[in-house]
Amino acid sequence: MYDNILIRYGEIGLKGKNQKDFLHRLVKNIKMRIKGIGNDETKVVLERGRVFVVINGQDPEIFYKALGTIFGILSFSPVRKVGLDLDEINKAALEEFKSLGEMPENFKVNARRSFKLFPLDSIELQREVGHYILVNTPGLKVDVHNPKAEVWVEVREEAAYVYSKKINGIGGLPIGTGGKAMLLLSGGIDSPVAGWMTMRRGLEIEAVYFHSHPYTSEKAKEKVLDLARVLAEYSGKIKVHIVPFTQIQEAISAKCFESLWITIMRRFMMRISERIAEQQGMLALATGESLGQVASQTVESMHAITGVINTPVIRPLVCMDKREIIDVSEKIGTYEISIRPFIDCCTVFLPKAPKTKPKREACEKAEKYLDIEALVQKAIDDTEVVIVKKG
Ligand SMILES: Nc1ncnc2c1ncn2[C@@H]1O[C@H](COP(=O)(O)OP(=O)(O)OP(=O)(O)O)[C@@H](O)[C@H]1O
Repeated sequence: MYDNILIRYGEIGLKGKNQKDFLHRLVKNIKMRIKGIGNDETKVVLERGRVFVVINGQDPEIFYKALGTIFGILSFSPVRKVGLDLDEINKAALEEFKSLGEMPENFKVNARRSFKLFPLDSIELQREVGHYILVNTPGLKVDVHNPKAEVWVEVREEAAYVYSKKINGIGGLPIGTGGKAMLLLSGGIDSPVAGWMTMRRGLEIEAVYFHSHPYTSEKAKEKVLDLARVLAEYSGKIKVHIVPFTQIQEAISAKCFESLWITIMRRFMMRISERIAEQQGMLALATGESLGQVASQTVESMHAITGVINTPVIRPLVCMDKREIIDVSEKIGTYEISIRPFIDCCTVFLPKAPKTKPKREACEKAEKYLDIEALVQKAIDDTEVVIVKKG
């Protein structure tokens, strides 16, 4: 029977003076994410160096999925909490060992003592607890180098904790500790990964999607909302701004050089995203751009595209290989949705020979034939907002 789930938070431990803020945010996020999972007595408690979810004997596994999707958690373990008494520790360790199921041929005990007034040091504690398990389990051996099973004992000021399982979390920093960014979310493989990586560094995100109805179907929009739903598994919810983009694309294709269509389109995406981000109090944009991947992802193109905004653009994938990006998308659960066939707004107005090294000045010249302000404002006025929540 487990009393608590012990949570290790890794990188937050390296923070200096503002560590407290990071921890309080982590606790807040855990509380929010496990709400409704356990019974009314479930609590989240912050102790020195650790966070505990007090579960009082509930099945710990019901919390695993939520804890495995919270940024800031390095790993977690279901633990038995006992008093600072060797007898109690021994009994809990034996019980924990027996709960492993089929008896392993050998094992090892690891002990850690952060409460220095406990009479045994960690080596002595390992020996004592190991001995107790051995004499109560006929046929069992110790192997400290290559153990088939391990039991951990952690002696802290308030209690001792005994466990045998360590489940990996997703690391990173708690969402909300790094401010907010507006993610440009398309239906492809890259931008959902960029959103996940941005959240992993502690940023809260909203998403903006440029929809080219009737050239792109309702299915394309649904696909983007499904991707946002997967991202919401990590954040609780995501606000998606769906911007009608058709009028802008038609104006560009009617009035600008074909080779600049993509760059000018992207400049509009940046202008509109920045404007919506400002309205939402956000100080950054995030995209799934990766250098060299397609014609519009060269440094010249990035230079021309970001020339119309003053907001920093976070590009978490900028130097990643496609294979690495796909690996992350498989891991986080967006890949299967991203590969669903659909028509992207950029493929509808795809020039035969897009410029790979567009110049800012050429774009500015071409855009003189467009009423930029009216087009941007109309698209923002007609934007639809959808809030997607975790399933
Ligand atoms: N329709 C759209 N709505 C919102 N953002 C978009 C849209 N199309 C492109 N973007 C943004 O521009 C970035 C670059 O898009 P591009 O189509 O050049 O690259 P990509 O490698 O196909 O990206 P992705 O796989 O994310 O679609 C995307 O990662 C995304 O952030």
